Amino acid sequence: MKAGFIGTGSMGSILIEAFIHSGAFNPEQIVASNRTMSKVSWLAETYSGLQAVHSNREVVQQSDVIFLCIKPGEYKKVIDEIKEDVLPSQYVVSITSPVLIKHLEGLLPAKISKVIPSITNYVLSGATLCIHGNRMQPEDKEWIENLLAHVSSPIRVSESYTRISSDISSCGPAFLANFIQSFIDAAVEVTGISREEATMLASEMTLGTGKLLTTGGFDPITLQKRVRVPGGVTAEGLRIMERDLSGMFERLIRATHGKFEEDLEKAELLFTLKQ
Ligand SMILES: NC(=O)C1=CN([C@@H]2O[C@H](COP(=O)(O)OP(=O)(O)OC[C@H]3O[C@@H](n4cnc5c(N)ncnc54)[C@H](O)[C@@H]3O)[C@@H](O)[C@H]2O)C=CC1
Ligand SMILES: O=C(O)[C@@H]1CCC=N1
Repeated sequence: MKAGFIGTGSMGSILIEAFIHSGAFNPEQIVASNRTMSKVSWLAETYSGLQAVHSNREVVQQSDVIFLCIKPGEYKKVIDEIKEDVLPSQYVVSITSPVLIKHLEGLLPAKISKVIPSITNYVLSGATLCIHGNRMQPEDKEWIENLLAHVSSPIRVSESYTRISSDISSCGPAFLANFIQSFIDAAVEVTGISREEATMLASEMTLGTGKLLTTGGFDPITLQKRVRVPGGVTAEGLRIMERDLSGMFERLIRATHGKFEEDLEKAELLFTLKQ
């Protein structure tokens, strides 16, 4: 089994490193390409046996499963470049939301899945959102999800809910980190606690909260209830949050979905444009 990666920017390299660290693949099983060679050669230098190649076609020719880790606007160009080499027996995994399964199935004969990863997969955690194409048989779905289970919790979602699922699972780490950063900045500013100590406390708190919400048997409402001691200080803080953050997530979701609609239209245009 050989895995190919086209695009080794932020997410492509995270997936490669996570697959290697989890033991899902040995470096010898990985072949990768990137438009800028230095972004893939460092992986070959770090993981002995990993093959960095100059052409996307070479990745396809050598692989059983091909991960397309490029940005939506780059898909059509890459698909046109590789389509003659793609075989019906191969798996092609796309990691971007606005390029639809129908776009990929229309141009490639392979078994197609859309799998939206998350930066959390770097520490073998978080979800991968799975949307399988029509050519994926039950055993194919099982195979790909077993592979993803090395680095994540694979979760099947409907393509129509890709954006909101990805907002939570894939953009969520950045949103949460932004919240934590604001909390730390305010702690330093208001009280003079050192940034290092506040950051350490906030990070441990985030890890513990994540555990409570996953394996700890808590949901967000019961968790708040248990911490909000009647007449205590948490209630004071929650009161401020409920007042000042009111409507913020609705606005956030409308903003990501607005951008997504634009990206969908651009992808549709790229994939329906006659050559
Ligand atoms: N960064 C994240 O947390 C997540 C990203 N994604 C998706 O992953 C995709 C990639 O995102 P990032 O890795 O963050 O972007 P990035 O910009 O870091 O990586 C894209 C890579 O593709 C390479 N590339 C561009 N054109 C190419 C071509 N013709 N042939 C070969 N390589 C080419 C670029 O040089 C770059 O290294 C996007 O579609 C994004 O929506 C999905 C979930 C999470
Ligand atoms: O910001 C982005 O477009 C990507 C999609 C999910 C996370 N990052």
